[in-house]
Amino acid sequence: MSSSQVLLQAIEELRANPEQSKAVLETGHCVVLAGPGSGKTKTLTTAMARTLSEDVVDPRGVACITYNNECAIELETRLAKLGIAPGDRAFIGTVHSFALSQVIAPYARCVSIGLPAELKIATKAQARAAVEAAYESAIKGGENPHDRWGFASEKRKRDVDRTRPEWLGRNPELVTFIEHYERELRGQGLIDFDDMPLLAYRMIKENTWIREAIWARFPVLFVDEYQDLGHALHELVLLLCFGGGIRLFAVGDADQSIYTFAGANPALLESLTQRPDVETIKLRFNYRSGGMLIKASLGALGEERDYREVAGAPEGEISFWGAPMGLDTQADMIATSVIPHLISKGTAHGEIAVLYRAAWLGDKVAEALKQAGIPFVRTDTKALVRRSSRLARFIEDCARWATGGWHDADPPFSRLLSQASALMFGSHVSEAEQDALSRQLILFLESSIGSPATTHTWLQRFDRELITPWRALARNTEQEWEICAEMISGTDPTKDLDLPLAQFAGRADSAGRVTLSTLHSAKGREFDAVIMYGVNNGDFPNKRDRKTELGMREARRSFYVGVTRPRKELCLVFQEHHHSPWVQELYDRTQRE
Ligand SMILES: Nc1ncnc2c1ncn2[C@@H]1O[C@H](COP(=O)(O)OP(=O)(O)OP(=O)(O)O)[C@@H](O)[C@H]1O
Repeated sequence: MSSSQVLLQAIEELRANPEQSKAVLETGHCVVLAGPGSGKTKTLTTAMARTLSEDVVDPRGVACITYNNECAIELETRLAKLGIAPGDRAFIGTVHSFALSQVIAPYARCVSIGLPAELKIATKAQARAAVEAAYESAIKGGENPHDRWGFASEKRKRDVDRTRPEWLGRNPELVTFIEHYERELRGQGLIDFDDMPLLAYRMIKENTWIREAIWARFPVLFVDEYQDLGHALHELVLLLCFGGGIRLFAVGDADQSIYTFAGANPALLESLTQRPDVETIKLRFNYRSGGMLIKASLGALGEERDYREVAGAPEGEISFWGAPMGLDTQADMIATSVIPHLISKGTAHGEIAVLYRAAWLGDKVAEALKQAGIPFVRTDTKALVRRSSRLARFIEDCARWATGGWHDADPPFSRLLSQASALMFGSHVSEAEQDALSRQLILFLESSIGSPATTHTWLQRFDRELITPWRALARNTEQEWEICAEMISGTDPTKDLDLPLAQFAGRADSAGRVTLSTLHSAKGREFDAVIMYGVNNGDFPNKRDRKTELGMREARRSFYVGVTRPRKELCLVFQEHHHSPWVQELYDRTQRE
């Protein structure tokens, strides 16, 4: 099908929903507000495809910013189905990668912002050392420097514009701490992660020509998950879109904001909708879940919303599983009763997810599933292949190619090569560089075909033969090259963690396996059945949440995110007679009508 046919079909799919259709055809600033499963991302990707095809003339393009790499990879996958690949006409990435690759890297040399020509990104250890040195020179107190840095870092992310009175007016001691810290880094030619949007903001604000250059390249800016993006992105949007002529298309849901600890503020999204120059469109239909699940989710949120199921959609089911004891017994119950119950009803392993608050809880579920012989894949921070890492996914794809993929081009070598090239050089690569890379890669991959190596030894070779030489040459400063070393220790044979290479290939996708995920990593995803693990009184909310009103609200929203992931069935697992008060509210809400 040609790309214009694909686009027509995508627009046609939304025709029955007038709000989605209106948003897709919008040509002014537009904010789409909607609940879970309402098709926000589908609307955004369709609007992006239409804009590229009809409103923006080649070589101009559009930029699409989202919260983290995982969301960016998900968006790329969805956009690929509409015939859009990241490249010169479409930037798809995080606010940090936008700041670095579209503002700092091309223009820092042309302005006086105090950055060295060859800047590098500080490692965690370098950033920690800079905090300690800055504390010593600026504060000279007797407390743990990192505790105090927590407050400084919060201020740094919140007070983006340092020319405003609140920068010096609110807590000047922290200002000195921040300035000393940044001086420490700059002295070594370094910037840190939080520097990226801050520096980009300053460069754009102080140099109107940079704003114009960005507008010339990207006359339209798309933002997904706006509620999670925080002050730096918001200030960039105000500058670029309402002060620089770029058109804004943003989607979000303040109820799903679960990153306030990292500087997000759901009120920023709301503030956009108050502007007279922004068209706000609300979507009401939930295409994911039936009426019963929607009611349950409103009980989980503790608020009323006008969300409706699509006519004729099955109601969905909810079941409550009380285990006699604590977390271990609940994990056993999942392995021996809840999953077998779902399987007996015809749900496939790959369509089941177990969700929990923190990765250490995932260890308990993983252990119980291992004992019961249930195949699973972790997508939390203990995942062997991190869904948020392009390098990890590339390594996994190479394993798939070497263990049979070479035979039927799944994945094709050309895709591996372009992944490697993007990892190494970003979007600009010379023919000579591409040739050298291609030779290195094929040599390594061919020698892997039919090799008896286990994952551990194969990864060690990958690290030695590819990562080490690439790391020395890479122009792309964003990659976390340590990911490969992390995977090597994650397959340590002395800890019984090693596995055959064929089994390793395909670890990030859940085909045939139950997904184990934190609530944060489950954001934006959907499954037929979702098991929420450990929804106990004392855990949901826990002691820390109860300390502040903000903490309580954030915890409740993360509970809501979990409850809104299933298409068909939600299973809540807790300690008998000790369930979370929110489970009770959820139950009461489903009984009310
Ligand atoms: N108009 C539509 N007709 C049919 N299906 C739709 C429509 N819009 C969205 N969907 C489907 O609904 C599901 C949810 O869509 P999507 O992921 O875009 O929602 P979302 O609002 O971004 O969800 P969330 O905020 O929960 O992540 C997807 O399976 C999508 O294909």
